[in-house]
Amino acid sequence: MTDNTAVNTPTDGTAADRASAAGPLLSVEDLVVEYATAQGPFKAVDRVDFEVPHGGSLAVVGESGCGKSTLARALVRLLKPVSGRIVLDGTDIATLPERRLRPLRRRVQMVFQDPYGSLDPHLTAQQIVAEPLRVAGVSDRVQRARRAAELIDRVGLPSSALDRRPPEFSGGQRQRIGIARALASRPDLLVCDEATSALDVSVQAQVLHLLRELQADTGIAYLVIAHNLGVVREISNDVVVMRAGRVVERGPTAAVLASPADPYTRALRRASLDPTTIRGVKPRTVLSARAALSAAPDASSPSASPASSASTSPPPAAAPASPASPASEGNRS
Ligand SMILES: Nc1ncnc2c1ncn2[C@@H]1O[C@H](COP(=O)(O)OP(=O)(O)OP(=O)(O)O)[C@@H](O)[C@H]1O
Repeated sequence: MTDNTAVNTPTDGTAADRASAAGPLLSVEDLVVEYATAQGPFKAVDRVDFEVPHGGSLAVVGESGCGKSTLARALVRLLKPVSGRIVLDGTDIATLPERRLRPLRRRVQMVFQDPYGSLDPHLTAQQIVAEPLRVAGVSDRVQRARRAAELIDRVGLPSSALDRRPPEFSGGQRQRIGIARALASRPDLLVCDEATSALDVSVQAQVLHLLRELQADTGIAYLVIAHNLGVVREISNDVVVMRAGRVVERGPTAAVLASPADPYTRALRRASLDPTTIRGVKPRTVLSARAALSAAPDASSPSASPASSASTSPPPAAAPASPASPASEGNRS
């Protein structure tokens, strides 16, 4: 996502400012995404449609392999759809050439699942969060650093986090950094691809709490990919249920979870809604995460093992042209 001026220009406004535009923020129509396989083209997303209103929150759920991540990657144009439309605020970006897509990329950002692979372990938190600004053409280093510091603070991390590197953070703290990075370009829509699924339940609750706060503050819209209906219940207004690439059920989250019409949704509900999931876990405050990090700067670091795997993964900043700012979670914060 690379729109320069938008990043730090006061007149750019927030997502909430722009929310008055007529029509949905995102409209997906008859979307088909295929992979080329030895057996021929495989339809991973098959004529999917839904809308995300400005400032709204839509969850996409389904079991492993149903096409959720493929859909998410198509929405941020990491994958090019075979057919269908992805209309972002009136512009169909499904097949837009890169040159014309570039200014729009910053408007849709992505938060990834993998807490260890999505942040470059060699960069400081400040550098990670500032990177999208550099890509977006903000040439003033001081300005980038200042904005990164603001964002680090906004996601509940102390200023001492700025100079530390991903291996020194817990999974939940890493996910906060990833969210800060995703927010750097002031997107209208955040696509969260299983963004909390690698976290402990209590840390999931904290991150969901943060996402809700951010939405209340900025009017940002979410498209939340999840397999756990407990997460869906906490974060989304509406839900679509996918099976084998297709939408099998949709509606307001509360209604779908209360009485799912599709047998598949019922099975999914049995599998993922249990008393140990998110509900009932009182999220600790954002401040508590900040305090924890300040109090024991290194104690929460999971650096031992997973950190090394992070170093072998492509740095998140590796997709600067994409809408994505990989962020991830991990363990305890
Ligand atoms: N690069 C690829 N080439 C061929 N098939 C693929 C590729 N990536 C994914 N698939 C297939 O596409 C389908 C959808 O995969 P996708 O990763 O989107 O599912 P998902 O719902 O996100 O699963 P999970 O919850 O496990 O992440 C699966 O059948 C998968 O095997």
